[in-house]
Amino acid sequence: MSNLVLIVSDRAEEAEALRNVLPQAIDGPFDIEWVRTLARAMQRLTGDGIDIVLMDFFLPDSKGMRTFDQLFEAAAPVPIMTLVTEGEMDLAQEAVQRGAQGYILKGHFRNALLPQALRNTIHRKQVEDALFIEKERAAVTLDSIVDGVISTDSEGRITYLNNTAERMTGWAKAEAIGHPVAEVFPLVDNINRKSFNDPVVQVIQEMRPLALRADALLVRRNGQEAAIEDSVAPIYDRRGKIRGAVIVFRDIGPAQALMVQKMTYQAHHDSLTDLPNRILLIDRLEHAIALAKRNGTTLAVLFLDLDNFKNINDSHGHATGDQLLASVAQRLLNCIRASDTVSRLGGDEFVILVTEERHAEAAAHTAEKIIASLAQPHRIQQYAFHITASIGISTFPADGEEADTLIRNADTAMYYAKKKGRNNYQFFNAAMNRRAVERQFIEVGLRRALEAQEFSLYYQPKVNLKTGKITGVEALLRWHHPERGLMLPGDFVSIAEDCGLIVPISRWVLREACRQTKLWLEAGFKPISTAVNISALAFHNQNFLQDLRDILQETALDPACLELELTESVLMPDSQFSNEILQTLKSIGVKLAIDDFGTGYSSLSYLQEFPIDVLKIDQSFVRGIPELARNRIIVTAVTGMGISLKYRVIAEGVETRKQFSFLTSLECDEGQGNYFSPPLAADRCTRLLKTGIAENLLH
Ligand SMILES: Nc1nc2c(ncn2[C@@H]2O[C@@H]3COP(=O)(O)O[C@H]4[C@@H](O)[C@H](n5cnc6c(=O)[nH]c(N)nc65)O[C@@H]4COP(=O)(O)O[C@H]3[C@H]2O)c(=O)[nH]1
Repeated sequence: MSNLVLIVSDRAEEAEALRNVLPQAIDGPFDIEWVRTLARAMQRLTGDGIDIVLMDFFLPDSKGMRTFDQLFEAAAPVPIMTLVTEGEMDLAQEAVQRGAQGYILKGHFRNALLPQALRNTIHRKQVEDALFIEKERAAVTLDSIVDGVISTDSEGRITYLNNTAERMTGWAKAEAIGHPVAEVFPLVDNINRKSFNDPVVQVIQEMRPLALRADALLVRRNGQEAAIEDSVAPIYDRRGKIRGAVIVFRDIGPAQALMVQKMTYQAHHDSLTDLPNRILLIDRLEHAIALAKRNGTTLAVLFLDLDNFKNINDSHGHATGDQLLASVAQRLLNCIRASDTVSRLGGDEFVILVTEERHAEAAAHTAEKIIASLAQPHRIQQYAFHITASIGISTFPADGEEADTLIRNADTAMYYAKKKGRNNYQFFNAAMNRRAVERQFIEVGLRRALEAQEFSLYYQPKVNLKTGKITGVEALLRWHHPERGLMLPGDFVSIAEDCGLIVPISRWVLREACRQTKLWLEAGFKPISTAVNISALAFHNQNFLQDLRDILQETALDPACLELELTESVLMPDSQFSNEILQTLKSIGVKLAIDDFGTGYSSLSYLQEFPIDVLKIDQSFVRGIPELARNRIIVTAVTGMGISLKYRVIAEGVETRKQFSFLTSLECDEGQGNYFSPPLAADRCTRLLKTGIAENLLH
C-alpha cells in the first residue's frame, strides 16, 4: 500500500530530490504532493489522506518554529518530520521536543534508509494512536463500572485505581500509585478483625486467580469499614512472566454484609448454646498459642464432658437435655474471665481455653470452680437436675504446641478423669497432676490453718557487727502442719499468694509480730525492732494501710519498732503507686527495708526515689565470701554504696566466722544468719535476747 507524503517547501530542488527518491522505494512506493507555502499546506491538511508531512522551516509566508507550530496544530494526528540543514539543527531539536517525529538532513535524501525511516514513523504514529484510543477506551470503561479495580506491579505496588476504587479506598490515584497494596487496600476478617494475608502477594506467588472470602472488610483510609466481595488475578506479559495483579471488588452493601456476617457467625457458633464452635475455638487457640510463644507464657485447654448426660436425654427427652446444656454453658461462662473462651464441640462436650496464667497448673483452679458451679442444681421446668462433669487438662507448651494436639491430649486426660470415678479433673501430664494434687492439698490445709492456729512466728536476731548487740529480729512464718510437721514458707507462701490467702495470713503475721514485740519492749528489751516480710499481694491490697494502722493501735506498738521488709519485685511493677504507699508508711513512722537486694531490678534510681532505711544484702551474695571473687566484689560494692547513701546495711545468711570478719572489715552495719542464731520460737528468742549472742562468736 502506498503512503501519501506532503512536502511543504519553497525549494523546488528539494521537492524534486524527494520526488526522485520516494516513489521508487523498494519496499513500496510513496505518493508525493508538494506545496510551497504554509497557507497551502494548512489548506491541504484540512482534507484526508496525508500520511506524513515533510516540512521546511522557511517558507514564503512563515519562518522558523512558527511554521512547525502552525503545521503541527493543523496536521495532528499526522506525523511531521522537518527538513533541515546542519545549521538548523537547533530548530530541528526543538521541534522534536514539541512533537515532531524527527528530522531529515537536506542533501541526504538519496540515503536508502529514508523511505524506511518514513514508513517506520508513519507506522509508529499509527500504533501510538491506536494504543491511545485503546487506553482511553479501557480507562473510560473502567471508570464507568460500579466495581472497584486496582492493579499492581509484580512487587504488589499500586499502578492503577479506577474511580470506584478511589472512592471506596479513599485514596486518590495520584497519591496511591507506588504504595504497597496492603496500605491502600487493607483487608480484615469480619469476625476476628485479624488482617488478611496480602491476596496480591499470594496470587503472584501462586500464579493463579483467587476469589477472596466473603467475610472480608475493607478498611478505608478514614478508618471506616466496608464489607466487600473481591477477586484477584495475575497479569502476565507476552512471555508468560507475571507483571502484576488486578483486584476487582465491590461493596456488598449493608443488607448483604449483614447476611454474610450472620452466616459467618453461624459458621463459627453453636446454635444451641451460642458458644464458639470447634472452628472458632481452633482459631482462638492458634492465636493464643502464637501469643504465648511470643510472650513466653502458658495456656491450658480444659476438655469437659458431662457425666451420664445420656441418661437425662433418654429419660427426659432432648428438649430438656438441650435446656440443660444451655444452663451448663451459662455456668461455664460465669467461671471464666473475659479473655478466656468456652466452646461447645457438640453433644455434651465443651472445651475451655484458659490463657494468661502465671503457671499452667493454675488451670486447676478454673477446673475446681467449674466442678463446684456445675454441682449446684440446674432448675429446668419443675425439675432440679444434679449434674457432674469430668475434665481433662492439657497445657501449652508442656503437652503440645499445636491446637489439635492440645485438644486431643485434653480429651485423653478427660478419659483419665472418667476412669478415676468422674466428677474430677486430671492433667494430661502426670507430673503436673502430682503438682496440682500437692497444691490442692496445701491450699485446703492453708484454708484451715489460720483458724486451727497452726501458724507461729520464729524470730531470727540481727546483730550489730561492731558491738555484737542484738538490734532487732526478723519474724519468719512457720506452719505446724498436722500431718507434715513443721513447714517453711518456701513450701506454702507462693500457693497462699496464688489463692489470695496470703492477705489474711499477712495480717495475722503483722498482728502477732507487733504483739510479741510489744511484750519484749515491756519486758525491758530496748531498743528492739521486729522486721516483717510483706508479699506483693499483701502490699497491694487496698486495706493494707488501714489494717496496719489498726494493728499498731490495737497492740499499742511504737511504729518505730516495726520494720517492713519488701523485695524489689514488690515495689517495681508500679513504682509511683509503691512510692505513694511507702511515703504513707514513712509518715506512720515504720521503718522500711529492701529485702534480697541485688536479686531483682537493683535499680539505683528507685533507691533514691523511695524512702528506704535499710538495705538487706541477699544471702546468695554472702555465701562464699570472701573466697568467691564475684560475691566478694558485689558485697563490697553494695555495702559501700549503702553506707554512702546512709542506709543501714544488713547482710543476710551469715554462716561462718570468715563471712562475719569480712563483713566487719567492710564496716557493714549488721548481720543476720545461723552463725549468730537460727530462727527461734518466741520463748527461745526471749532467752537469747536476755543472754545476747555468745561472746566467743564475736571475737
Ligand atoms: N541458708 C541459710 N538460710 C538462713 C540463714 N539465716 C537465715 N536463713 C533463712 O533465710 C531466710 C531469710 O528470710 P527472707 O530472705 O526474708 O526470706 C523469707 C521470706 O521471703 C519468706 N517469708 C518468711 N516469713 C514470711 C512471712 O511472714 N510473710 C511473707 N510474705 N513471707 C515470708 O520466706 C522466705 C524464707 O523464709 P525462711 O525459710 O524462714 O528462711 C529465712 C531464714 O530461715 C543462714 O545462715 N543460712
